Amino acid sequence: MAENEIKKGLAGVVVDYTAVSKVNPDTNSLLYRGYPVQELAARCSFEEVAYLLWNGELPTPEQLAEFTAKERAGRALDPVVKQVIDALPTTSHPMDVCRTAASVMGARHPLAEDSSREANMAKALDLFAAMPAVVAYDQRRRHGQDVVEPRDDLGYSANFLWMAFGEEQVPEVVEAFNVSMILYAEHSFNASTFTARVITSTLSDLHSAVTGAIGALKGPLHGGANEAVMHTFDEIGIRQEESLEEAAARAKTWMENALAQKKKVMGFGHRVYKHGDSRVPTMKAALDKMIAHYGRPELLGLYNGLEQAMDEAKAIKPNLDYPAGPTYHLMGFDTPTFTPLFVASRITGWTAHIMEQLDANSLIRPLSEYNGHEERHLP
Ligand SMILES: CC(=O)SCCNC(=O)CCNC(=O)[C@H](O)C(C)(C)COP(=O)(O)OP(=O)(O)OC[C@H]1O[C@@H](n2cnc3c(N)ncnc32)[C@H](O)[C@@H]1OP(=O)(O)O
Ligand SMILES: O=C([O-])CC(=O)C(=O)O
Repeated sequence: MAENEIKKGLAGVVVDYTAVSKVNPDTNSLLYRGYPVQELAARCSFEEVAYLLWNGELPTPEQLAEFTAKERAGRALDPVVKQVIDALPTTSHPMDVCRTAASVMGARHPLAEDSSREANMAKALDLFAAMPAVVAYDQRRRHGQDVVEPRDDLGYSANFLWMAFGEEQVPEVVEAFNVSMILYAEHSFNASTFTARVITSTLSDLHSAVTGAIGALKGPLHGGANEAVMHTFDEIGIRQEESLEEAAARAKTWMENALAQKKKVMGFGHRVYKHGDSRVPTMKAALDKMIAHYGRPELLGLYNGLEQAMDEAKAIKPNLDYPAGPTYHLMGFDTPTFTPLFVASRITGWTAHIMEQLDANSLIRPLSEYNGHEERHLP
């Protein structure tokens, strides 16, 4: 019997203050620096949201111009980072590539050993600007394609898609991508952000914290779920000739079987939200637009069938990864690229938390209750 109460997974434990975002499961709301995420997704660019997360306020037009100029100047793939990526097998998981790239960028950063707020702000902006090129190039090289150089006449989202596909995308697609980046940007003390804060609390550097956070995000219980959602769709089978109703019926049967076998189905459930994820309606609206744009109602059938069967059996609701996965699929990203897209976005939230942690730091070091052998001695 434990002397101390054990809170497995730190569930329900409040660890520290944060002013970056507020997740409220009772009102099913999410605020970034006080602003509802839905409002930001409807009215702002991802660049404005990044600025808000780091600075606490939305930028003035002059501040935004200065910020976007810096972001655009930092978009090109560093030749050394490219060399390192090229040295990795094309079978490496793209999250491993992202993690390695973040680490290399840290070791090469001119301010590597400087952890002042100013230096960390510069490092955060550099990672934010450069990660899309890493994600886009890694997807391209897996398909035998070359780097597409960034364009400084395009905003963050349009340029990201340009570098990934080498073609300009129509405004509806850019808009849906921008929405996904904003929704993925920040979510209080989730596992990857907490990892970043733990690393920062030892007074380690920003890139080490981001590299660790990428590792935490990779797992299917966290960011890896957006990739896993697509594996589920693939396992059920995507049949473009099928009607919405036919696809929904097959998906329902698949889910009933999966739950009968006590499987965990990725893209459903959440540690904090128990009545639905605040971000899902906005992401689902973006998915609906992409389904209409690409003319793929059978994907909506699969989506609805799984959601309905899960709701009927267990009343467990989808999380953000559920609509995000098929949205990225429709845009043309390959499945292993989905979680790196989450990385590119969450760099903003992670680094905002790293700076907040440093502003009022205390080493994060919880206790454990020992349940191994009683004291014993060598013979
Ligand atoms: C952006 C994000 O990171 S969002 C999260 C992405 N992760 C996923 O989609 C992975 C799938 N979901 C899960 O594994 C969980 O819901 C988690 C890890 C996200 C949250 O888990 P917890 O709060 O620890 O809840 P826990 O895993 O204990 O689940 C509670 C009950 O619901 C069930 N449950 C929860 N999620 C699911 C699921 N996706 N599929 C099937 N059953 C589920 C559990 O089996 C458990 O049932 P039991 O009480 O009969 O054992
Ligand atoms: O908050 C969490 O535990 C996971 C999540 O939704 C996120 O990181 O966006």
